[in-house]
This record gives sequence, structure tokens and C-alpha cells, in this order.
Amino acid sequence: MTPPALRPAHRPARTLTELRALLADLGSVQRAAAADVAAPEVVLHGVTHDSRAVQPGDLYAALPGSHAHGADFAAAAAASGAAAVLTDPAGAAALAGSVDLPVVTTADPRSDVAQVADWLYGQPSRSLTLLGVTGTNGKTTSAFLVDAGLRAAGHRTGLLGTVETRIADERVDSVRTTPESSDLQALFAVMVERGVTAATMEVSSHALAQHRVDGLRFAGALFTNLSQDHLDYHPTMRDYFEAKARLFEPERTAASVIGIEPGAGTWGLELAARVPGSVTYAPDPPADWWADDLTVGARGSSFTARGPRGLAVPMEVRLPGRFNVANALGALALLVAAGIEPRAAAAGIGTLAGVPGRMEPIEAGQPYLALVDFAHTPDAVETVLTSVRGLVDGRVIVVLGCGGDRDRAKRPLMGAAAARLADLAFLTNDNPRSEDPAEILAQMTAGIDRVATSAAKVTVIPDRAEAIAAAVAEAGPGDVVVVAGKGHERGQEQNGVVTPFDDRAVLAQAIADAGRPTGTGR
Ligand SMILES: CC(=O)N[C@H]1[C@@H](OP(=O)(O)OP(=O)(O)OC[C@H]2O[C@@H](n3ccc(=O)[nH]c3=O)[C@H](O)[C@@H]2O)O[C@H](CO)[C@@H](O)[C@@H]1O[C@H](C)C(=O)N[C@@H](C)C(=O)N[C@H](CCC(=O)O)C(=O)O
Ligand SMILES: Nc1ncnc2c1ncn2[C@@H]1O[C@H](COP(=O)(O)OP(=O)(O)OP(=O)(O)O)[C@@H](O)[C@H]1O
Ligand SMILES: N[C@H](CCC[C@H](N)C(=O)O)C(=O)O
Repeated sequence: MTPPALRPAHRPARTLTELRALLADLGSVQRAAAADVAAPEVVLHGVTHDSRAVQPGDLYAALPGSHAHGADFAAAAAASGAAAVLTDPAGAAALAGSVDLPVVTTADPRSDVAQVADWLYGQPSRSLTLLGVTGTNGKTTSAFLVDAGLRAAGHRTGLLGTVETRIADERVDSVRTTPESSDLQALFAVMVERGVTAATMEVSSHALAQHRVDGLRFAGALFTNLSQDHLDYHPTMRDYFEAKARLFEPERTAASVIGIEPGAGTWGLELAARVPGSVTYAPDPPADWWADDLTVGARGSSFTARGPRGLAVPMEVRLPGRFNVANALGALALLVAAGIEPRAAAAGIGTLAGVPGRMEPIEAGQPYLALVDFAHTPDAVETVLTSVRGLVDGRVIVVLGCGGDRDRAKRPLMGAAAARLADLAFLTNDNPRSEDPAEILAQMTAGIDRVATSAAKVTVIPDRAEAIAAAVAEAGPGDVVVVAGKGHERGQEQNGVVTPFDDRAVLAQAIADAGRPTGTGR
């Protein structure tokens, strides 16, 4: 069940006439003549893009979609108390005579609804220090680190992303990485009401392409990296990059921080060259921020962050893996660019003990390292397996699957990365969604067949719990077991049904069931 979107306690009240004037100023509609204005005046108290979330007095944005047109649900919206409809010409034509509500028509209501929500809720994001994080991998981790830095600097914070949504101390499950604009602006209004002073949000490429963050003003934005993902949605990597690059347009974002680690390709360098005054980071120089005296360990890393104008900040990150040094540097650079005192920012980053489902250690008395991680792209699988190789003396054992109804082209690459970089790879189901799980696994193994140097012994076990148990049965002292791809997720989705499944609980149980804490497993 989708949790209901949060709304501010103080309901806005703007008239339809004012809405038309706003849209006229945006160039979206003609300014209405006085005689055209509905009488009695319609008052709007909220806005939503989803008929199922309509509250009395809402403007219902009936948007054209890839499966349906929102106009198909306008009658349901009206029954729930919608006061008016915003739609496109196709929607208006479909609605003609069928719904007894005033209809405002614009050419691009998906873009306009973002501006309307920002206006209706009183531009709440402008009362916050708002920081955005985008990139293929590392958004959630970096956003958690940034949030820790903001709190250490005395802010009351909000956090929005894949794992959860936080309003000061309240936590709610997230539905999307980046909410739809109507939900997002309501959420910022709630944050302002509850005294939040700074917010960090993950910004997905889908959100940028779909105008979800239009109208927001970011004090700073971070680009972690770009590698293959979402080619089901973006036709090319260039299109995917250009969607991400929109976050760094000067009218949206005051300060830009960009990861340029060489292993992550040249997209970061291209973006940095495009954005005047941007600040770069990478674990090694040359970059504006880099890590000196670096010590990487199984529990985290310590280093001196070297920054612009001779800044040197000793710091620790309690998250394992070299890539988390990059994430910590990016977080520090963003916080400093947004005006946070560097030592306070670094101290805050050092307090973060972990991110749910990201390199999360499972401790059940076993003599080997067991980690649950969210690697679900080829680059993340490669990064994580390379990283853990440096953390243990023993074997690297991975359990991995690929999600259904997502980029198919990444499956052979993920399979190949697991086979190339692990000693033992157990390929299994992730969230098959509407696809045949056997077909997904066949696509993963097709990639392995193309890797002539495949080092790993690869076993296909479709049942995820069985695959995890098989990996645990193999593990011995000094090894590492990485269960990748589902991280914090608490369910497994197949054919529209979500069955409870938490890799962390299943892995802990498998270790307990193995019942031989001193066994060699080999
Ligand atoms: C691919 C994608 O992003 N699609 C988004 C898009 O859907 P769509 O254009 O296909 O819409 P549709 O299903 O045809 O429906 C048309 C309209 O009717 C509305 N509707 C539909 C049914 C109903 O009963 N009532 C109703 O009002 C819908 O809200 C929509 O506005 O617009 C909808 C809202 O208008 C979004 O909910 C929907 O997100 C879908 C559910 C989704 O799964 N998005 C994922 C891929 C996504 O956004 N992921 C990123 C993270 C990616 C990452 O980095 O990993 C995210 O930010 O979460
Ligand atoms: N800087 C990085 N470079 C490469 N891989 C990384 C980096 N940081 C994290 N990862 C890998 O990517 C996985 C996902 O990380 P995280 O959740 O922080 O990213 P994300 O961008 O929020 O992903 P999503 O939006 O899909 O949830 C991690 O579990 C890890 O395997
Ligand atoms: N935000 C990502 C998460 C993928 C996680 C993986 N477990 C899957 O289901 O593919 C997506 O929706 O593509």
C-alpha cells in the first residue's frame, strides 16, 4: 500500500483566478477575461497529480502518461472532492461535458504543476537550505552523509531519498527516490511548519526529466558519477547525462560539486567543464577536494581532506570501502560550498555509523564478513566487489540478481562483473516484477558466457533465500559474503504481489541456521 502523501496542517487557499494569473505569467494560458472567471470563485487548498490522493479542495493535475491519461481518472478525482482540473488539450477534449469541474488547459501541465505546487504552498523550499544529490550510484549514501554534516552544524534537517523520508526526527517510508512535484512541495511545506532549516534530497534523472524539481532553488548540488542504468527510460547515455546535468543549471543551483573519479568515466569532467565555478572531488588528485594520507579499512577509512585555498580537514568515514571515501569527500565539498564550517561538517560525517542496506554488516557470530549492499548497476557491482577484495584475505562470495521491468542491457554486464570479480557467484532472483525470472537469469548468464577470463564459479539458484543459504554454506574464516541488489528493501515483487523479504534478516537467519560459527565451510 502506498502511504498517503503528507500535507501541511495549514491548508493553502488560492483562487482559480489567481491560478490563471500565475499560469498567464508563466506563459502557459491566456489571462482570463473577468467574464470568464467562474462564479462563485473556486478556492484551491492543495494539488495532486494522482486521483487516488485527492483531498477536498484539491486541484487535480490530469497528466498525459505512458500507460494512461490522467483525464481518465478525473471523475474519481471529482468524487473525492477535487475543485478543478489542470490538464493538456487532449485531456480537456476527453473531459468535455463529462466532469462538472472547471478545467484549466495548458500545453505542458506536467511542467506547470511543479510551478503551481511551489506557488500554492508558498515556495516552502526557499525557507530551507536545500541541497540536492544526483548521480547513478552513491546518492543515498552521500545524502545521509550530508544530512549528518548539516545536523552537526546545528541545523534541524529534512532528508528525502530512496530509503526513507525524514522530517526532523520523524521517519516515513519513501515511495520514490524523488517524489512527484505536488507531493514534494507539500512535503517541504510540512518541513517548514515543523521548524526544519535545511533539507537534503536525492534527485533522480526521472525527476529531472519529468519536471518534479522545477521551481526549487538549491543552495548546492552534488553529482556523484554516471554509469549505465535506466536505459529502459533514457534512450542513450547522453540523454541520461543531459537529464542529470539540468540540476546544475545556474537558475536552479547556486553551488555545484562534481565527482570526477577516473574510474567513473568522463561524464563528471564534462559536467565540470560546463558549469562555471563548479568544485570537483575525487579520492586522488587532481581535483579541488581529494584524500591525503588515506587508510582504508573493513570498518571505514580515515584521511585528510585537502580542499581549495589550502584547506586541510582530518576526517573519518565509518562506512567501508574506498568508494565511500569519494562519497564522504563529495558530502564535505557540498557542505562547505553551502557555507557549513568544514570541521563541523567533517565531524558530522564521521558520526554516521551506517546507511541501511548499503555495505551493511550482518553480525551473527560468524568468522567471516557478511554484507548486504544495494549494488544494482554494473559499475556498483564492480566497485563493491573490487572494494571488498581489498578488505579480506579470503574469498569473495556474491549473491546477485537483476530487477524485472528495468534496463535489460545492464543484466549481462552485472552477471559478467560478478563472474569476473568474485570467487563464487550465486545468481538469483531480485524483483522479477512482471518478467519471467528465468529469462532475467538467462540474460545475466549470457554476459558471463562472454567473459573468457571468468574467475568465479557461478551457480544459478532462482530462489533468493536458497541462494543466500548456499553462499553462507560456502563461507569460511576470512571470506566475505556480499548479498547485493536489494539493500534496504523489505519485499520481493513478482506479478504485482510484494512478498516480505529482507536480505538482512534472511542472511542473518542463514548464518544462524548454518550453525557452525567456527566451521571452515570449504
Ligand atoms: C517511468 C516513470 O517515471 N513514470 C512516471 C510517470 O508515469 P506515466 O507517465 O507512465 O503515468 P501513467 O501511469 O500513464 O498515468 C498517467 C497519470 O495518471 C495518473 N493516475 C493513474 C492511475 C490512477 O488511478 N489515477 C491517476 O491519477 C498518474 O498519477 C499519472 O499522472 O508519471 C507518474 C506520475 O505522473 C509517475 O508515478 C510514474 O512513476 C512510475 C510509477 C515509476 O515507477 N517511476 C520510477 C521508474 C522512478 O521515477 N524512479 C526514480 C528512481 C530511479 C533511480 O534512480 O533508481 C524515482 O525518482 O523514484
Ligand atoms: N561512489 C560510488 N561509486 C560507485 N558505486 C557506489 C558509490 N557509492 C555507492 N555505490 C554502490 O551503489 C549502491 C547504491 O548506493 P546508494 O544507494 O548510495 O546509491 P543511489 O544512487 O542512491 O542508488 P538508487 O538511487 O538507485 O537508490 C551501493 O550499495 C554501492 O554498491
Ligand atoms: N531505484 C532502482 C532500484 C533498483 C533495485 C533493484 N532491487 C531492482 O528491483 O531492480 C530502480 O527502481 O531501478
